[in-house]
Amino acid sequence: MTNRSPVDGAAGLRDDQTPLAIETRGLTKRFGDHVAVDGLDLSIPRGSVYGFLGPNGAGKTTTMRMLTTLLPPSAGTATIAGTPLSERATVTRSLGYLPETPPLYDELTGREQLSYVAFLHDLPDAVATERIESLLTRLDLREDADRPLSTYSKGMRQKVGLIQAVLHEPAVLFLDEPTSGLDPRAARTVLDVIEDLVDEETTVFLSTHILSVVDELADTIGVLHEGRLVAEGSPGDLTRRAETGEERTLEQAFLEVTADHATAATTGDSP
Ligand SMILES: Nc1ncnc2c1ncn2[C@@H]1O[C@H](COP(=O)(O)OP(=O)(O)OP(=O)(O)O)[C@@H](O)[C@H]1O
Repeated sequence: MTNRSPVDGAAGLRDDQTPLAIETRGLTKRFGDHVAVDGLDLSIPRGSVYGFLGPNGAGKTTTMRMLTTLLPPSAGTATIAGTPLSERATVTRSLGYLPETPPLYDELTGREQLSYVAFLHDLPDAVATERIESLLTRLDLREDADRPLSTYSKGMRQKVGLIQAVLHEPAVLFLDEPTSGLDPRAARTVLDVIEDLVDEETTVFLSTHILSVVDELADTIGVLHEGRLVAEGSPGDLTRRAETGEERTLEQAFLEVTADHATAATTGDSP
């Protein structure tokens, strides 16, 4: 954790000129009449970890799919490492994405899948081999690397998905439930790999329902509810009650901010 705080900013810089890794203004996605993401404004400094929380259906995956260019926004703008989403070829070089279900070719072996992704990123062969072998070793997959992916467990697929998301050393890494399906030891290794990436100045945008993971890693937490950002701050900001200074757990804070807003939505009060 780098202990940076949330910021306001514009044009890829925050007010003190620190470059922003992710900036959105009024980012919105509608599916028919349903507004899945509603006017999202984010300013995330480079090299920080942003924990993106929210109840089921809040719009987290939709947000990540927009920010990784897989889904066109209905309205609003966003930049990744200073490049607008509309410049897709440049933006995709700057980002890596581990979705909840990693896209893998079942007929390939683990090593073949990773070599193919390295080829798509135009990595020189020697660099690709060095990175693939080092990450396979780090994630304890080397012995299984020549088996078809169809024979891999969920956790093993998750680890291959993480490797392929970071192979080209993206400036910004989007992770959707990165420890899903992993045993405690594998989850620990994945969190350690993420921490190492952050030490190397990778910005991580992390969505998970496992609050201890965000509590451990995130500099800033944003809570999305029904498509809107209803709370944002450091883990300390969220767990300290503004009125009394009294401490609460992150789980209590999450339940309170999402319940407040559920009540406000049904009574018509503004959040
Ligand atoms: N392709 C789609 N067509 C129609 N509605 C969609 C589509 N994708 C998502 N939605 C709707 O948008 C809302 C947000 O979904 P999203 O998957 O972004 O939520 P989430 O916060 O990632 O949820 P979870 O924590 O359950 O993964 C939901 O109401 C969902 O039904």
